[in-house]
Amino acid sequence: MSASTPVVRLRQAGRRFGTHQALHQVDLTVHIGERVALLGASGAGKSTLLGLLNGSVAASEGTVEVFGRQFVDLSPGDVRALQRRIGTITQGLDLIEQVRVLHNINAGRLAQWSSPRAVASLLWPRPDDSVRAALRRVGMEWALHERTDRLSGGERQRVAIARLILQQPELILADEPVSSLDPARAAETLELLRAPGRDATLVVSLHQPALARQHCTRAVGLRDGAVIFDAAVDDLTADLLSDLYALA
Ligand SMILES: Nc1ncnc2c1ncn2[C@@H]1O[C@H](COP(=O)(O)OP(=O)(O)OP(=O)(O)O)[C@@H](O)[C@H]1O
Repeated sequence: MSASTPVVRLRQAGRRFGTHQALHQVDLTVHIGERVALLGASGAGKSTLLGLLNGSVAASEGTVEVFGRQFVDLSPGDVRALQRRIGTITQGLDLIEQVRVLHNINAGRLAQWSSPRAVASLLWPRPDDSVRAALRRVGMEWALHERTDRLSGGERQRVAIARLILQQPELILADEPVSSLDPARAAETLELLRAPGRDATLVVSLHQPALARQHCTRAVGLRDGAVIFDAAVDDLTADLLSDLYALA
């Protein structure tokens, strides 16, 4: 991959679930360091698009390239190698509830370790400096040995981001990471999503256009599975947004 290869390139990408076309004819190119907000009403296709980008959802039509590679062309080992470069925060956060925070944070780098080391870390987790640093970055160092299910929603969200910081992904995909947070926490969380590195590329689905304006460089509007605008956040107008959220 050369320096100018886009991080993401979708050409006429589509996804059908049965007879329902959840995404159709999506063209999207994202370059390194961009922060792209996906906007659109419920059911518009935002999660499906994020799924195409991390390989958890296969395209029914068109092509999906991430770091210049297409998931469909890769062996399972190469798919995992590609996915290690991608950090995903899902709506459910994917934390293991009944274990200590340390376990969940370590999960951010299991894929980088040999199998014996990964198993040892699950049985006898030991915090090292990078674990403490990741938790400190999100203001949660005190929670290292807390049980995950005793934390508040906002605290759990920060643990998920600390795990991402440890993974050091080049591409971060976040699916409505702030939908259940108050405005101050939402702004703080979006700031933290930049923590893994200023060069990291972010694609984040959001329900609040104001947050896209503050924290992203670009906004892509999805309606009924199609891209209806792709604009710099400064060019987001009331007209574009009212088309996006208008009831059919
Ligand atoms: N696994 C699936 N099986 C069947 N239909 C699906 C599946 N995943 C998504 N869909 C459908 O595809 C459409 C797009 O869903 P998607 O979850 O991508 O929307 P979204 O914009 O992320 O919505 P929300 O903002 O509510 O999370 C919806 O009509 C949804 O019901």
